[in-house]
Order: sequence, then C-alpha cells, then structure tokens
Amino acid sequence: MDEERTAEWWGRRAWALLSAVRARAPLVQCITNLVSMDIVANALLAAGASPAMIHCLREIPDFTPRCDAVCVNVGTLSEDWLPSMHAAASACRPWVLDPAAAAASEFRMEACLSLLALRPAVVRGNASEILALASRSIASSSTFKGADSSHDSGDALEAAKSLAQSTGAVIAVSGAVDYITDGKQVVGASNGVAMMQKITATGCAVTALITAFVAVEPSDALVAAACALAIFGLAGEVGMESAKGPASLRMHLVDTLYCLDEQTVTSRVKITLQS
Ligand SMILES: Nc1ncnc2c1ncn2[C@@H]1O[C@H](COP(=O)(O)OP(=O)(O)O)[C@@H](O)[C@H]1O
Ligand SMILES: Cc1ncsc1CCOP(=O)(O)O
Ligand SMILES: [Mg+2]
Repeated sequence: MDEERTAEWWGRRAWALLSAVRARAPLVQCITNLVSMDIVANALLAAGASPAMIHCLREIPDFTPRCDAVCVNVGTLSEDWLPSMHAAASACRPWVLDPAAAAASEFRMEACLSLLALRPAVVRGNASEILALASRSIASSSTFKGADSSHDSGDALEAAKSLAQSTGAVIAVSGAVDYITDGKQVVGASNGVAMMQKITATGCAVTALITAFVAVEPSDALVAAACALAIFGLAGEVGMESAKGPASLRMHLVDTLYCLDEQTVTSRVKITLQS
C-alpha cells in the first residue's frame, strides 16, 4: 500500500464510492433469492444504483453484458436457476457471490463450489457460510441454522483468508465486525447494530450493495467491499435511532441509505486495517 490507510482515509473512500454509485447509477443484475428480492432492489435504489431482478437463462446473453455488475445469491436455489447463475457469472462482468445457507445440502455446496470456480470478485457470507465453503463440506457445524449464522465472524477469519488465497476472490465475513480479506490484508468494518440480524435478507442486501460498489470500483474489490459493508452498517446504526423493532428498522435503514451525507459518512464509518 502506497498510502497510509487511516480512519479518515476510509471515511473519505466510503463517501467517494457512495457518491460514485449515486452519480453513475450502475446497472446491477441480481439473481437473488425469492425472500430477498424486495429489500435487495430497494436497498440498491436507495443507494443510487439500478437493480434488475432478471434470471431467465434465455435473457442472459442479451442482458448481462449490458450490466455494470452481477450479484448471484443461492438462497432459494433450484435446478432451473443454476444454469442462469453460471451463465451470468461467465458473462465477463464483475460479479459477487452470496453463498446463502451454503451448507444446506450437497447440491447447494456443489453449486457454490462451481460458482466459486467462475472467479467472483467478492464472496460475502456470514461466518457459518464462509466456514462451510472453506471446508468444502456441509458437515462443519453441529449447530447448523440454515441461512442464519451459528458462528461469530471472527471464528471464520482464518477460513476466509485461506478461501481468498485458494479462489483469488475477496472474502467478506459479516457479523458484529465484518472482516474483509484478499488473503493477505484483513480489514475490519464495525458499523452496524445487532437488530439487523432480525430482518430477513439484510445479508443479501449488503451483498447487492457490495456489487454496486464493485461496479464503480472494479479494480479494488477489497476497498469496495469494506466501504459497502461500513455504509450499510452505518445506515443500520442511524436507522436504529428512529426504529422500534425489525420492521421499522428495515424502513429506516433504507431511508438512511438514501439520505446519508458526507459529514455522517466521513465521521462515523469505522473501518480499520487489522493486518
Ligand atoms: N451483531 C451485529 N452487530 C452489528 N451488525 C451486525 C451484527 N450482525 C450482523 N450485522 C450486520 O448485518 C448485516 C447482515 O449480516 P449477517 O447477519 O451476518 O448476514 P446474513 O444475513 O447473511 O446472515 C451486515 O451488514 C452485518 O454487518
Ligand atoms: C430466510 C431465507 N431462506 C432462504 S434464503 C433466505 C434469506 C436469507 O437472507 P440473509 O442471508 O440475508 O439473512
Ligand atoms: Mg446470508
């Protein structure tokens, strides 16, 4: 790194990338799960991107090459959708993988591993998902909770580093602290509130936001992913100041993503280089 990456530097980068998303409105194709479609599209719109939930295999040759980036999420995987995911991931656009509930079945694990081989720029999962992917096994935990994590993000840090080294992708593990690594550097983003875990598909939404940030910063996926996670967490923190529970937090989080200003971002983003 040529430049010292202070807390102020990260705050300025996060603001610059959010501003670039707002200015350029990247077109983000989302092949995402049925639970997440609404919050993913609304989070992308609120951040300034253009979401398109298009997953028909026959449309991908025409549509995907015109996108700025692609988000693939296996949360409600079916045999019908997997070829579309492979085709979109192979369309020479920067793309991001969300291995939702990776350890749910052998079929899903195999699907995730086949997608990993198509070189995503970033993989964002919770700790249990990253541990499962790194072990290439569905048997990594006795406390399996499907799409939810049964581990803390720190538990998956070593797994994330080795997965980054073996795949060439930036790996982001979300949780109380989000860890982002390219296998050498590790960055921590500690914005967010625990209540975000009580809203379904916040993980999916932050994966989509990472995709929008990668669309405007394709040459530095580590910085793009860290800034997107911090901005999303900050939207949760500010949203929580007006929320009464998960449903109103969902609304306030989306409103805050739309309203975030330079002063709030540069003073409140919490990203640090861990190693
Ligand atoms: N305990 C926590 N404190 C603060 N933020 C959290 C916490 N747990 C999750 N988050 C945030 O919630 C979002 C979704 O993360 P997570 O719940 O880990 O994903 P998933 O929904 O895929 O399990 C991320 O932005 C993450 O930073
Ligand atoms: C509940 C559920 N079931 C299958 S996908 C899904 C949504 C998971 O979303 P997230 O990983 O963001 O919590
Ligand atoms: Mg998830």
